Amino acid sequence: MMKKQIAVLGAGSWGSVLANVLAENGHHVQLWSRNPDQVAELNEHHTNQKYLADFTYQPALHATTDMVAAVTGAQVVLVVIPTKGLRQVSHQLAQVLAASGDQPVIAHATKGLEQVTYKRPSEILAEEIPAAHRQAIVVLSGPSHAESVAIHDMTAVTAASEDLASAELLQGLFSNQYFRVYTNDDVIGAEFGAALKNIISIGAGALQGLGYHDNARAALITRGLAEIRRLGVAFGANPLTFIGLSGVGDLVVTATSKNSRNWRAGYQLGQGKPLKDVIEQMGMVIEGVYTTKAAFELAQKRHVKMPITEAIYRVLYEDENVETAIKNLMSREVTSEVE
Ligand SMILES: NC(=O)C1=CN([C@@H]2O[C@H](COP(=O)(O)OP(=O)(O)OC[C@H]3O[C@@H](n4cnc5c(N)ncnc54)[C@H](OP(=O)(O)O)[C@@H]3O)[C@@H](O)[C@H]2O)C=CC1
Ligand SMILES: O=C(CO)COP(=O)(O)O
Repeated sequence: MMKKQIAVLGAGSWGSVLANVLAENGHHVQLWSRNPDQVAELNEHHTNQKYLADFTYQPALHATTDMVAAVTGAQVVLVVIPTKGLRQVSHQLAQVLAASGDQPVIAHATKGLEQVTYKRPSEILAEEIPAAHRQAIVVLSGPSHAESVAIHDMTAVTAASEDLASAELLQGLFSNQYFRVYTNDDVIGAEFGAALKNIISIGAGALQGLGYHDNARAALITRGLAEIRRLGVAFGANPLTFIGLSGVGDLVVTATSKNSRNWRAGYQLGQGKPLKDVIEQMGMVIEGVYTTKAAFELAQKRHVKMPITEAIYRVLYEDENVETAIKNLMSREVTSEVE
């Protein structure tokens, strides 16, 4: 494939590693961060100690705090900012694009739902960046811990877009011997799968922190997937997406791995650590904490049953004891597995 000019916005663990994959693939990549010290560290030492300790990035990867310089001329802008900051960064990006007249494909790898509006990341991007200043929006999602991608663990993800050509563009930019990208046209399913698996991952960590075993984890993952699919389908997702990479794939990796910040947060909660301390000490985003609130409220509004999400909501936001929440889940009226 022809080498492209790409801007990656957000230099946390995921943004920086995705930028590195693109640089390894020979593309011209500018990585934007708001933090000048981090930019200097990336450019001078090719490291990013706060977010990915002991990893050396491609020397060709260039970091900058100047969004105009990063984005101008880019054919693709990949936004990898936590959900909480996505609207603000998208707004800033829209102003840069309006001034430059460029119309890049916009991709994102953010996993969450916005507080209060319950919007998905692609909806936020579409609202903030007028269609006149961009091409289609593509979601990059799937089972992919930054730490594993950095060491070239074999990884498969989904590029979802309503515009197949744009999904295929992302597929071509990223795919290599260790990183394989599939396309999908179901943006809604890909984004609901990505956001909601973090809630179940917190639950899986909590179970392990409390000393539960394999059966408990398998039950949580399976019934978790049932409620993820239920909410996604209520909003028009294709049910098949939930048995794909951005559904069960991502759920499995995050609910079974110590690399997952959501799992680690749940584990610490299960061991009795207060949420405030867990958040403070993680130093990286735990998207599931915020998505739990948004998903709980959204499910109530739409009358969709999400008992696991509700249990985790009560633990995170109503101080319910984790063990009590699990007992309550197990003592609900028994029901049929398939609706
Ligand atoms: N880590 C992973 O393995 C994966 C993460 N994801 C998803 O990717 C998204 C980003 O995660 P990740 O990179 O891990 O997060 P991190 O917490 O590692 O990093 C977040 C980055 O975003 C920047 N940022 C946050 N808010 C703003 C803002 N308002 N303006 C400018 N920059 C901002 C931070 O800058 P600063 O340092 O200045 O605060 C930091 O560079 C999340 O939605 C996550 O769920 C998806 C797949 C894998
Ligand atoms: O989404 C991820 C892996 O696919 C990352 O999950 P965590 O945010 O829990 O680390």
